[in-house]
Amino acid sequence: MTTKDIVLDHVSIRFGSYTAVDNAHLTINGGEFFSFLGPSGCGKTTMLRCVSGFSEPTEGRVLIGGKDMKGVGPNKRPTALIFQNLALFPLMSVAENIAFPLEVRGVGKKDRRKKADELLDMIALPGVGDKKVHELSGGQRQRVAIARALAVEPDILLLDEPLSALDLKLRHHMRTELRTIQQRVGLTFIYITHDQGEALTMSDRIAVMNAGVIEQIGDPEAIYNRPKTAFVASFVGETNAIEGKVTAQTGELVVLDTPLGPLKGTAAGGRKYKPGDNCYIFIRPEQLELRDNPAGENAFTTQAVKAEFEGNARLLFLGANGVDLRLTRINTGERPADLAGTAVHVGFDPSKAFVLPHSALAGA
Ligand SMILES: Nc1ncnc2c1ncn2[C@@H]1O[C@H](COP(=O)(O)OP(=O)(O)OP(=O)(O)O)[C@@H](O)[C@H]1O
Repeated sequence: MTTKDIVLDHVSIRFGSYTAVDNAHLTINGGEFFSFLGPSGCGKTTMLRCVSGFSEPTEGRVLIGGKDMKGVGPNKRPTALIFQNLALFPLMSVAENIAFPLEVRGVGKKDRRKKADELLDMIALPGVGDKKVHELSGGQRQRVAIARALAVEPDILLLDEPLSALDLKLRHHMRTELRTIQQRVGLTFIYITHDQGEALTMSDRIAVMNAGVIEQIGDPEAIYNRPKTAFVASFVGETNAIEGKVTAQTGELVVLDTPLGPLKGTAAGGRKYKPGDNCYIFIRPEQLELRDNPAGENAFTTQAVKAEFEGNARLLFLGANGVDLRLTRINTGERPADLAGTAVHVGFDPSKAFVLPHSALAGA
């Protein structure tokens, strides 16, 4: 256990009869970049407020560095919080902004400036201390906000959707920046986002939340390639969900009777199914393949509805027997035949598709 470890010990947070966080039980390791990922209203901010000390759990305990935080206010916790709205002071210089929390703590002017300059080096903005905030770009301002949060030398940085006000290109750039800063300072970062791309690219581990419940905790590869619930499979990344009933299972391979005929996939998480169980088979658009004919296992014929060009990839919208599917292909630089309006044969490898019990999908 280090001072940077956080334990959420069976934490539930209720507002009246409404449960915003339901029995969260996990350890975030010191130095980890840990994200809570989930749709709006799933309880991410409520969870973070509990770690920062702005609210207390209704049940359970929050431990930081092994110490129970009950009754310990936000100022007394080794955490610093960064919001989407940075609230930098427009009339102060960049260095004054960064050093402001130190001024509040009575640190002298010279030491404040020294610390601000060190932090500017750390966020790769050396020499801008005397500029005004409005002279910086959005991404630079974001880094200054991080430097200001780091000025008080917290063990844990809590980030609540800090990139959502930035434009797309800058957001992508800042993902790399944030990860680099986190690795440089070696602090625990707890990051909250509804953007799965952000969570996948930056995090060591991700907790996927749905309606107050943590549905899965894992590294980005596990979350994307081995989702444990229908919600995680449908929330993280694009996927095709095909409903069906189990007819047989041999080892990991499960056969489902679906509107597209019998389809075979892999039982996610080593689950065992009985004939008649209602399930989904999930297959990513990039794992669906165009075939020359409908013969063979896991192959069927669909109607191509339309094609979209996305630059790096081509997206094909398919439909058959009331099932809508999406298939993506990498753009090879050559224009393929226009398939819209034609019958196309499609198939997939059973090891690339996973079968999960029927339950709520994201956005459903
Ligand atoms: N002080 C409060 N009183 C009553 N209900 C609250 C309070 N704070 C949050 N909630 C409710 O708890 C649920 C979770 O809210 P929370 O802000 O944690 O969600 P979130 O996942 O962070 O969403 P967003 O991404 O939109 O901020 C919501 O339904 C919200 O309305």
